[in-house]
Amino acid sequence: MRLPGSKSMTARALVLSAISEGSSTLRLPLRARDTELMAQALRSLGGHVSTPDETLWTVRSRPLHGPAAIDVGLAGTVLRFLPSVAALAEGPVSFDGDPYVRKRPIAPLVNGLRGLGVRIDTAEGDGLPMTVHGTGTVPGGEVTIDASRSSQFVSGLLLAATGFAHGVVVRHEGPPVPSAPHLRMTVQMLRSAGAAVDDSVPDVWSVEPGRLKGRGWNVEPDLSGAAPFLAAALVTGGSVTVPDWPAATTQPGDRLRELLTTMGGEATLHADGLTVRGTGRVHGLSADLSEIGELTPVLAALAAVADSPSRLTGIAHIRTHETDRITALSRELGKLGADVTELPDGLEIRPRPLTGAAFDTYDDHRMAHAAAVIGLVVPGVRLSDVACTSKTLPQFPTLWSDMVTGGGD
Ligand SMILES: O=C(O)C1=C[C@@H](OP(=O)(O)O)[C@@H](O)[C@H](O)C1
Ligand SMILES: C=C(OP(=O)(O)O)C(=O)O
Repeated sequence: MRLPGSKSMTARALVLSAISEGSSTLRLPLRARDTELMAQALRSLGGHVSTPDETLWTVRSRPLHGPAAIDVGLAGTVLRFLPSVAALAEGPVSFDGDPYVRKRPIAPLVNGLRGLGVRIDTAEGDGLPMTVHGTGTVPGGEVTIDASRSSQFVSGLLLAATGFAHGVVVRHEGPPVPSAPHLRMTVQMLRSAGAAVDDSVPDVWSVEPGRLKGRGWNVEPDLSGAAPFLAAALVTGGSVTVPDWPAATTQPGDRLRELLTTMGGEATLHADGLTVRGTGRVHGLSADLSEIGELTPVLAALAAVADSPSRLTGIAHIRTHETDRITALSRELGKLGADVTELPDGLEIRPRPLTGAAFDTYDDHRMAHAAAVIGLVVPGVRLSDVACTSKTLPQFPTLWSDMVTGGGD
């Protein structure tokens, strides 16, 4: 299964390119709803983002300015990465999106930006819709936030911080910040663009003011998007290869190699990519998923068809992803017959014989992935909607049926 580029890397490369001097290119980017919204938002701020080519996008340096109205859709990356870019633009920039995105938290980011000298008007409770009143300059400096509900608050303060007069020092105070690999990705990509970043002290990140230079970004395949395909090998006892799996990466999906092995598969990283083979057995999993929350739906699907119970913890924050994923998984796996207990920060899943039923996806691409995995071994699983997969992988329905029928490349 050849997969398109990483959502998280494409989003960061677009933002960094838009605030860099000169030209940048993105090789093998992800074309999906979230990244199209990011590109469109940067264009509405006056950025030059050219995306007609499927394999090479170009971004040219342009002064960013308002007024602009940004549609964030349901994308956490657009919602949390662009307010600080808007603060560097001159003029008012309004943000809104899908009805559900108004429920996704942004208060720590908004208050962090206010502490750095940015004027922001928000709806009651510091949510969307909001307007960032950019003046073209952001004083920057030190700020303390609670990023326990999303790592994207920290990434959103760091990505544009080379443009702040004093750069930024972000301190986190509160329960642990989730999604550590995504924070390493932010730091690594900022450094690749030429930023001086210090992340040597736990829960403190600093970015020096400076200029970024345009560059060529090679976007890796989306390893989180690979999860349902690799999980398919486990449940069917078959074998799936994802080409161009990176030898070293900041993507959280790389943890699938170890997790799918624990769950009974065999994972081999070789010159042609990653091959996962099913052995005919799927075992339960007890794991803290706080660093890799976005993999939960597919791992929970595997857990529901495993031969032993699972306990997935450390993921209270995924209650504010595309939907409350803990409640949604508990409810939908329960409808198929699994014995699921919802924990404040996770799920206990005790497998039982499953039977087909309607499975609500709650507009969540990864809920659709979870249902598709179970549908390979439980007849009659009916997804309420598969179009929601366009958020990160519009080709999902085609790739999935190609895989099932043995078509594709
Ligand atoms: O920075 C990123 O690209 C992401 C960070 C994570 O967010 P949270 O820390 O909110 O889970 C992850 O779940 C999301 O899919 C993408
Ligand atoms: C949590 C996710 O997305 P977002 O970037 O919208 O937070 C996800 O893709 O699983």
